[in-house]
Amino acid sequence: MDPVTIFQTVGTIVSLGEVVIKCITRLSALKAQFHDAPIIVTSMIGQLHMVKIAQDQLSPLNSPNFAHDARYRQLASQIGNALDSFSPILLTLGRQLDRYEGSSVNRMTAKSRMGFLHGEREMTNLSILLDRQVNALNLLLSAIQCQTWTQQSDIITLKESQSILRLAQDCSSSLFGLEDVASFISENTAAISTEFEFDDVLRSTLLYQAAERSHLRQAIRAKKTKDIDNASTNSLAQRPTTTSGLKRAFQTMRLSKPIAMPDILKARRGIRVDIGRETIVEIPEDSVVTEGKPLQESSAHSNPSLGEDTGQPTQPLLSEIDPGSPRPQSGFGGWRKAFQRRTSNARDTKPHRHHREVPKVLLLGASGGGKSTLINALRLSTEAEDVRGNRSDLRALVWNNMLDSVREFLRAMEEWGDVPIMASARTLLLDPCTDCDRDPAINPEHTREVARAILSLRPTLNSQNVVKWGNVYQFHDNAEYYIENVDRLAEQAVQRSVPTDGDLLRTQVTTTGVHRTTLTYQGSQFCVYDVGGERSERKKWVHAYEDVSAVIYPVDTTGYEKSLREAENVDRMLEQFVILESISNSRWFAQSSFIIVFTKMDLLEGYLKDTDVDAFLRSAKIISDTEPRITAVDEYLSHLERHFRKLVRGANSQERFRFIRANLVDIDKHNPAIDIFDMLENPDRSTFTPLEEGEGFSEKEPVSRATDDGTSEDLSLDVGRPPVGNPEEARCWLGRSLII
Ligand SMILES: Nc1nc2c(ncn2[C@@H]2O[C@H](COP(=O)(O)OP(=O)(O)OP(=O)(O)O)[C@@H](O)[C@H]2O)c(=O)[nH]1
Ligand SMILES: [Mg+2]
Repeated sequence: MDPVTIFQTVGTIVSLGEVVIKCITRLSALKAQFHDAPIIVTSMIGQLHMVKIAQDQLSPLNSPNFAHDARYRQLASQIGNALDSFSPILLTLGRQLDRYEGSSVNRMTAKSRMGFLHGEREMTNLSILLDRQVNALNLLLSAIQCQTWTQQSDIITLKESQSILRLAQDCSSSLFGLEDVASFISENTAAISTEFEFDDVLRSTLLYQAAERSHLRQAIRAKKTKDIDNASTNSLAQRPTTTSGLKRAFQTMRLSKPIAMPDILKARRGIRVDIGRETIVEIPEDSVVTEGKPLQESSAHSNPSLGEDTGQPTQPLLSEIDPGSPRPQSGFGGWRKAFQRRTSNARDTKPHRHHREVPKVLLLGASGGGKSTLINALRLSTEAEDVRGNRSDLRALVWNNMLDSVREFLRAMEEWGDVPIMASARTLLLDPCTDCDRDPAINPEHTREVARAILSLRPTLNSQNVVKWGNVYQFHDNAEYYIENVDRLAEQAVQRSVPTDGDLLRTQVTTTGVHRTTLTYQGSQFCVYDVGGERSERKKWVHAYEDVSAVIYPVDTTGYEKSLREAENVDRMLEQFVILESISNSRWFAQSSFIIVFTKMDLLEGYLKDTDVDAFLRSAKIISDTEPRITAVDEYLSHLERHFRKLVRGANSQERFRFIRANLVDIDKHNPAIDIFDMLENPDRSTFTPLEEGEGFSEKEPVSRATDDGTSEDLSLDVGRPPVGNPEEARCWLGRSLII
């Protein structure tokens, strides 16, 4: 989660102070009124008191200055997501209490009031959800109160803390629409579907029901307009002469009649079919609503931050099912078939949207694959000087990335390598000065001292084969580069000068949410969406699935023998296989072309030497026992490509897949942008020649191609110019604040 969003999250939590106090007062009154009030009421009052204390302690942090604090930013990425559901849970509790006490039409029936108070499901569920959020809040507070960065990180990485965050995040899972298998890959959906009932609570709220009614009204209005248009254009041509024609005319007549709201609502509610976390409403046989306009499920199922306000694609719409086709069967299979029929019919008849509009390009993949780096490389390659942003604002980010990577090494060495670290260096590096981390130019002497400490440790760092601990520690891919350049980085930070393209492209910022960037290459525009690749982020992907022209799938070629950031026991490369298999065979992308980008080519050769790729390939059954030992880059990559191709099913699918090798961080030397834009511009060209080993590693040469009039056109991209621009642009530069 980016700093701005965590700032909003903390702001929301603090701003709910009154709601919390009101809830405490009302629950206490209930408890006093009914002596046999269940224990759950008492425990909820206790939880709310804890929330109040947390709010009081968080309120000083509700200041925009903190959004730029590096420690705060780290907390944001670790905890922010878990607190997403805090506000809807509290507001739901408040609304239910309103209804309990209400004197108007919204008042609960006597039976519901008894049910609400006496430990029925609703109270229990709210209490469970609140409990999870309170735990996450407490964790946030403990982390904020830590004296040092290391202590903060230790607290967060504890197993118990991780499970607290996971549970709190699961609360939000039910708020987000989940439809595609890719979103399910990694979630423990079984646990969610049995323990989690929040959708029902949400659906029973007034707000949701009002939104539902409003959608219905819109649907009916749109339906009427459509029927009137159809009637006027088709009245003569479609005059019924046969029995089936008469029947059709009769149906049209029924459909054009105004439909009474209660009936519609009844039909709308229909039968519920539970699919994991998603509840789909199946429309009954005799309902006439199926021909209506979209009845969006968005309020309950879609991510509020990605919802209708933004005009972005949301979940598939239930009611567009072809009226002529058999009705959906009960259960997911029936609905899915009907939906597939609808989409395939639509595809057959409609021209593909990307031929008419700006092509939509979606970056998908596991975390750390290089999605954001790729976008930034493309942006640097295409953007004009004046929109590049003032990158000097990002020098603290570069400095902190460098410090983080050294700290992770030191921690690993102390715990695993049994390597003594000089006490002075230890104090400087592992007990950091937060202010200096935030702005290294505040105290130039301290910054230079830190750089000297790192330099003094360099021989020790170099002598350790730390790569082999990559499945336990999350080493920065570019730590070596940073340590090699520590002197320059320190001076750069102290002088407040501009980081280079290479420094910026090597930074690591975990993406959360979905980010849209528009790129222009030689007059053609592309709308590129970047997503967070961590498991908890994948549920949001579905919001960007519609009308995708091309999927770019960066693959970290050094991903084997590395664990996922969010799951220590999962191999990153295996995860990359699973995700590609899922998305490449998804109906959403049946028409999209795929560009698989093998990233980190600059690191691969060294990585192959330090690790046993052959053992990995055999254990993953990518090569058989009888095949010769693999150690070379080319052999490894061709096996990798073959394996990725095997994961794609379906006739003619292979033609849609292109592979490219890229080093995304040295764009002055080997810029992948030309090839990628070329592939995007020519999605149907099946004869693309991917970069061969060595080809992408030559010095940058002017690239040209012959034009129709016999002259030659210079295609070399403009890279490496010094940046100018405003600070706002600078914050957006890494594409993390454009949450849609
Ligand atoms: N040396 C080198 N580093 C790379 C390359 N591609 C990506 N990286 C680094 O890999 C790290 C992770 O890259 P990101 O682009 O943040 O990965 P992501 O896929 O966006 O990850 P999430 O946002 O967590 O989904 C960054 O530190 C990048 O600098 C590459 O080709 N070479
Ligand atoms: Mg990213």
